[in-house]
Amino acid sequence: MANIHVIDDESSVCWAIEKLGTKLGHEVRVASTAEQGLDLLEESRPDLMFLDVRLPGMSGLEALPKVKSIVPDTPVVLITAFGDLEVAVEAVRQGTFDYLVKPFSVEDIQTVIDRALAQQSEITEVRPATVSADLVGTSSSMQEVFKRVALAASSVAPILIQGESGTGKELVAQAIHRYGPRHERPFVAVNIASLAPSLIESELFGHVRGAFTNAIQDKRGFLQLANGGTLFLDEVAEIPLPTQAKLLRALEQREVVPVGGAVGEKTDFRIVCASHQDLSDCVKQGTFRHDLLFRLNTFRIDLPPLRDRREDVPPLVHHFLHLLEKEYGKPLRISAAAMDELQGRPWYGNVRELRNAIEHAHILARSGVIELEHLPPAVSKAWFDRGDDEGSIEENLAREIGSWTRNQLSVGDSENLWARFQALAEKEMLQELLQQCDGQYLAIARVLGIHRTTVKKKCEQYGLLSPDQKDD
Ligand SMILES: Nc1ncnc2c1ncn2[C@@H]1O[C@H](COP(=O)(O)OP(=O)(O)OP(=O)(O)O)[C@@H](O)[C@H]1O
Repeated sequence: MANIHVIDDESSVCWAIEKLGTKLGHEVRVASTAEQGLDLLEESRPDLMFLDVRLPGMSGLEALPKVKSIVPDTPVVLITAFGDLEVAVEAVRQGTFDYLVKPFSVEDIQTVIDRALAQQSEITEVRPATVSADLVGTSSSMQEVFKRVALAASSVAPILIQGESGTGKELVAQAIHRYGPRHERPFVAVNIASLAPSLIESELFGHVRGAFTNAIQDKRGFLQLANGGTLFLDEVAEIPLPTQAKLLRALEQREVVPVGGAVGEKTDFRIVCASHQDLSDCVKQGTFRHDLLFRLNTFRIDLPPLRDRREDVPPLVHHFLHLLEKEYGKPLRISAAAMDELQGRPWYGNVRELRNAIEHAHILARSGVIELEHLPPAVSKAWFDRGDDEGSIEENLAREIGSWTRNQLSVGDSENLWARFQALAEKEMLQELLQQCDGQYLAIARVLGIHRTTVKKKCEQYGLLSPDQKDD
């Protein structure tokens, strides 16, 4: 259950958010002025705040810095009317989480609540030790992984899990914790890549009041929260070098010194780290400390990519079908052709991509049987290789064309493939140009470098003639 504050002078807005928030199991408090909203912060610290920009008295934007100084970690969603948008964009730049433009729907409110609370839990999740760790796999390489998980669980040594994204590194970390002696203590999972680089040190080690602007009170870090239990650091290669030195010291001395503090606190946690990068390469490139790698790599578990253990695909598919059956209470099957297709795919996104594919197919398979045509197109390698780089518009377009082609072939629809592709692309382009060129065939012909008559013919062919066509 989360604590939500709504500051808006429009009672219908407060009512809508309060009603939905309460229905979702959250506690919602409302205030009609910024002044009252600030008073409310003295009474309770919200996990999420909705703040109207236009308020009688102090405006939402004036209140924002005050709110941030009291509850720096609370996501704030600004509520704006049309025309306030630029103000809102500026405010979002200043660190608000999101904004809602009036009028908005109940779905809009729910999406924002879900996103804001999910992001918070992603960063600060302290999960119960009873977390599920259903690792599925019958291949010999996964049997080897299970053996190593069992060995790791029985010790307290640091464990390093390496494998491509989506191979199940976090699931392995959960299993090590669940089967280990500390299973009744916290399992604290932190994805370093999801933290703002400037905050990594204080998130890990905590900070004392006054350590930096906005540090208005002492805050415990993940290393302290994991005391007695397991600390799982995912994407450990993302830790900046100075913080790596501090982490090494904490591991060696079993003592955590918060940012801005002088006195260390004794902590005792088991550390499990994961990375999709080869940490030895990171050491060679100078981005990871060799002494820290040496410390973390006491025992290593390598997770093989799914394409190297295709025999695991059917048991994984049945596992995910079973989970969906349990969730929806309806039997779910898969045709042999669809299973063959799944087993043949390269799965560059590994088990995560397979799971998504099954969930996608489940939505389409109304009869309860997943067939070939219900499967989404396979995701190309280039998509995973691009990392955080969004790629140029041309690269993205090329990837989409590749995906579309593969999809057509996988559902056995290769007839007139070229003509169908051409029609798709031409129609889309002409539609856009008709708008940009104000419906003038001649102007479109100049842009495209083709004859005006061809443009006209094509527009007719695709039914793109508009009644107010000026040209003809
Ligand atoms: N062997 C497995 N059995 C059952 N489910 C699995 C298995 N491996 C992965 N999964 C599922 O695949 C998804 C991705 O797994 P997980 O988050 O553990 O991968 P990861 O390697 O940590 O990925 P990333 O590096 O991107 O964080 C999850 O939904 C997980 O439950």
